[in-house]
Amino acid sequence: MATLSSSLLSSSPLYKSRFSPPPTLVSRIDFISFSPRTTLSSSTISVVSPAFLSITVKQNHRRNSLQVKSVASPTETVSEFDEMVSGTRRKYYMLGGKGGVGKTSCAASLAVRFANNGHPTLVVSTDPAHSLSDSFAQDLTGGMLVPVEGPEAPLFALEINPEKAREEFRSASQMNGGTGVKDFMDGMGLGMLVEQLGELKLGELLDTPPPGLDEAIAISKVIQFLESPEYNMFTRIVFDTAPTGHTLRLLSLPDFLDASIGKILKLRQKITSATSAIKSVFGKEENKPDAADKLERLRERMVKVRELFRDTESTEFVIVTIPTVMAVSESSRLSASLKKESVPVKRLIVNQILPPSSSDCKFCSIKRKDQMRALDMIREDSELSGLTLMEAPLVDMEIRGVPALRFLGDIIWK
Ligand SMILES: Nc1ncnc2c1ncn2[C@@H]1O[C@H](COP(=O)(O)OP(=O)(O)OP(=O)(O)O)[C@@H](O)[C@H]1O
Repeated sequence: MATLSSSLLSSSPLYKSRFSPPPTLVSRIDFISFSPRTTLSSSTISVVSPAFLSITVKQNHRRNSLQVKSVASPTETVSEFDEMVSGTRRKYYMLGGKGGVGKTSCAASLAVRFANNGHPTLVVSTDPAHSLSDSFAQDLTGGMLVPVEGPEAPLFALEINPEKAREEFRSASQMNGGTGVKDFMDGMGLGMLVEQLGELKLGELLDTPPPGLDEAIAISKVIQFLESPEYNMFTRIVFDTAPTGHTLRLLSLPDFLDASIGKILKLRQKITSATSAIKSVFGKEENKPDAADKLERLRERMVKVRELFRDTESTEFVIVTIPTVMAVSESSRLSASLKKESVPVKRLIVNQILPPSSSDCKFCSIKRKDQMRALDMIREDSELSGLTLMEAPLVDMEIRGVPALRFLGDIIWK
């Protein structure tokens, strides 16, 4: 077991050259285990970023390299996992960002980290292209709670099929569409009300759903699940969310759906009180009152989803990005939109940072320079610079299965 001191770190020539004057903020580097015991005086240190160091240790004439995460400048590597893990009140973490940046890996690694810190945890995917099963290397499909093997406290996964959820919603809104009802109401001189219902275009909306609608319905379905007693145990809920554009639209949808469904229900009330004959259409036919009840419940859940997205006490949206100009620009726009929607966002994960190459790999050094520029861009971006930066290296293995997720989680969630 060895501890690196900040003086050892700041004596690294690379560190000095990259940070001139060298930052004085490095206060601690976490413990590193060596087996068998190793003297660190024969080590070399290079700086990947202020948050990462690469250490090469000579041991019995063999060189071993490892990366360690350090606790450096306050805005970049302040250890905040303690805050995320503390308390048994239920908290929701929603991970979002551009496609392929590592949302699923980060979400799954956070879920494993929570579970290993004693929180009964649920990880949810509402993305049509579910990859939780791939990430955990376990079959988690089926749309129901599935236990994940491996972590210390209970960890369950739930993959919601968004299309199936939309079909359920469609059947709940059938009361809007039937021509039988329109003919009947026309006959009663109330066709105008039906036209007003038609104007809401809910049927059309469901035939060609805008991106994000499926996710909105799927999330409302999760909320429905969470209300049942078997879900009471979960103190941490991690959402592996849909990609950026979808997520953004989703955020404004609950308001829209609430307004639409609310209108339908109000119109229905008008119709039922207008004439007892029409009332019988809704009152005596078995399906109609059920449909209205379903709609009412859906509306209530949509309101809950909207509130949940904005609740700073219990919810946090974590942006995941990679160090490229395109991903950083998109993350900046995402952060601005989240702010506009009053969605709480505090942390930004920069994933897949290349470690420095000890070889003369030209491709690697050009790529790393590019990444460093993107990191600088984050520091200078008015939207992103205020967020806590959490950096994760590009590792040389595929992140699959609980042990790999644990490894990644221990690096990111400090
Ligand atoms: N830090 C990392 N080091 C190495 N590989 C990584 C890292 N992060 C993610 N990956 C790999 O990148 C691939 C994409 O990751 P992941 O599925 O988590 O991304 P995603 O953002 O959820 O993608 P999508 O938007 O398609 O759902 C996976 O093969 C994963 O193992």
